[in-house]
Amino acid sequence: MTSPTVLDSIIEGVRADVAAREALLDLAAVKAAAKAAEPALDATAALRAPGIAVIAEVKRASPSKGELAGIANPAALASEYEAGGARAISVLTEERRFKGSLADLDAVRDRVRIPVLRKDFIVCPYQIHEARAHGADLVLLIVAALEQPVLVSLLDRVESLGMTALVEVHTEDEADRALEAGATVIGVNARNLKSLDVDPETFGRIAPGLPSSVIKIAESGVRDSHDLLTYAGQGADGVLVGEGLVTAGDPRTAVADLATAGSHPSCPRPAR
Ligand SMILES: O=P(O)(O)OC[C@@H](O)[C@@H](O)c1c[nH]c2ccccc12
Repeated sequence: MTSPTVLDSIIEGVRADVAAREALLDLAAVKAAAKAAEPALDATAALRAPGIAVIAEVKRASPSKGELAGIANPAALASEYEAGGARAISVLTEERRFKGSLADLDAVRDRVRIPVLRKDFIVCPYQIHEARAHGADLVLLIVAALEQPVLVSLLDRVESLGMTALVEVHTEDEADRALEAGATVIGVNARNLKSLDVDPETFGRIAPGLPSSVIKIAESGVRDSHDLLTYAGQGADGVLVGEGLVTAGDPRTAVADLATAGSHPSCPRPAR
């Protein structure tokens, strides 16, 4: 047996937390809550709008960096992101390593009008109904965390609830699996979740092999408009930014700087 990776240990905690929540509110109840929620927003349309989409993340901590920002008021932060021109807000809901929660998702959902992504380690249908019940429009599915048949069925579940799946890959093999599963929005994560190493070349290696119809998001390690323009040149439709924004003194301006660079006439745009 190989030794457990960071990803394995995160998922072990996530499974325990899901079981605890499910003991309080069963699958039937969470499905009913999802049905009663306002319909999901069309995240695909938001991501396809002209210019490079900035997905701004509410992120307090990470396994690689530890504490990043206190974020006492996630709704206020999300509102700053929205005012700065973010196309969507990503909310970490994993509790143990990222210090997020479903309460953060609720708070953000109540405040902003743009699509909201539930960023977590999704391993079962319960979490998808839960995401919808808490107002998510997008759900992250991490290929490295899922066997192929599970990925396929979770992706179907996300779409059947009217949401969009952001399917995260880190290698060409994972990208093939994402496409085979029917992903229409693919995030290429520069950070390997098994080792936590960041390789900024990852997007440039994988994105050119993806069909032009797929929406391509570059994830992790984006610090400034220079990084955004590099990814745009490699075919990105959008970037997902956490640390660079939560540690910025003025998050609204930090998002605006990225969004402005991404909509400038000189910014490379994806061929479709
Ligand atoms: O803080 P950064 O380097 O800007 O990264 C944001 C985002 O890409 C990162 O939080 C992330 C990407 N995929 C994930 C999966 C789970 C948890 C977190 C992530």
